[in-house]
Amino acid sequence: MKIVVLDGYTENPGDLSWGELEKLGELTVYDRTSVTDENEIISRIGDAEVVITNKTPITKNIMDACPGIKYIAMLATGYNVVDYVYAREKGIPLSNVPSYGTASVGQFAIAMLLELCHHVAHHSQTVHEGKWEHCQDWCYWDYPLIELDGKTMGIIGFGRIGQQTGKIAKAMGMNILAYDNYPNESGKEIAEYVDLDTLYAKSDVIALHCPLFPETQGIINKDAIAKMKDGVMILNNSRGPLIVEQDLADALNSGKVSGAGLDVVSTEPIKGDNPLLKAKNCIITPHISWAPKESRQRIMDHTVENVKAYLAGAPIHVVN
Ligand SMILES: NC(=O)c1ccc[n+]([C@@H]2O[C@H](COP(=O)([O-])OP(=O)(O)OC[C@H]3O[C@@H](n4cnc5c(N)ncnc54)[C@H](O)[C@@H]3O)[C@@H](O)[C@H]2O)c1
Ligand SMILES: O=C(O)[C@H](O)CO
Repeated sequence: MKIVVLDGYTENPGDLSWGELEKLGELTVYDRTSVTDENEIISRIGDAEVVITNKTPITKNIMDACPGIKYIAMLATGYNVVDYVYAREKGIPLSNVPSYGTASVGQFAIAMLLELCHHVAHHSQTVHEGKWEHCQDWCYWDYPLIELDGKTMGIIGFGRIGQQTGKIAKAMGMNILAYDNYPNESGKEIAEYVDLDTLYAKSDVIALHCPLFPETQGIINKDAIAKMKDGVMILNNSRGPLIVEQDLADALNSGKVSGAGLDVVSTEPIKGDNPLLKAKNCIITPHISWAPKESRQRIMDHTVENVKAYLAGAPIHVVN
């Protein structure tokens, strides 16, 4: 039984082992595969039964061209790169890895928020460049510094990661509002569930933690931004296409949005002409919330469990 990993490098750049997966079949691991050249993806999958991907897309065409595919496993929580509806129609189960990164991704959302509030990296860099040494005063700051205690965070998508972010923000004294189409009891202990318009109107910080679905694509656009408080801060370490980037760039440049922390953008790697690259007070990191070794080890372990469960005839963590 052939297993192919299409884009293994970011999961395992050399500090983990594919050994347990190797025990389950004839394993081929590609470090990276083109995300645009379907012929390359098709030829690499060949007649493999199990396809494992992180960000390499698996489209309808690819599934039709590779009839050997019987199971797809994500090296990720988000599964928007796979045509999961078509996979279901073809009887191909798709599993993701839930929970592996709840702690890291929540922590990263807060790291971006704290950077917006204090600009720690900027202040350290300017000190190293000599600005403090030559300062007339005993201290200086180059941006307004922001205290979070008593402010309100609105979280869109209040699942595992959203609730983790909410817990940390609450521990810093923030009031938490949440919007989710499936409110649950653990969420109610952290946040008040509200409708989207209320969340937009009342939040000082808005964090995106919902999956990328057709209905969430572009959820943050100029109309949504117009409903937000002046000076709101926006965090996104879920998926780039949740935001209409030109609309956010315009709002950052006008000051309507006072800052953004983004770990994801619409096209990754980022394109040089992405308007957010030149927008005011916009922190952008290269999709690394998930990447601490602890989290990637959990992806490896849970992927092995996912493939074992498929081989035993009872796939787990199926999302389609
Ligand atoms: N940047 C990274 O490195 C990184 C890492 C892991 C996950 N992610 C992203 O984070 C997302 C969330 O992960 P999670 O573990 O919290 O998933 P989860 O399934 O536990 O939570 C997602 C929540 O979003 C809600 N939701 C679905 N559709 C919605 C809608 N239309 N409006 C509002 N809420 C909606 C769901 O009901 C659920 O509660 C993933 O889908 C992925 O895109 C990013
Ligand atoms: O969805 C995820 O788990 C992250 O984007 C890493 O792939």
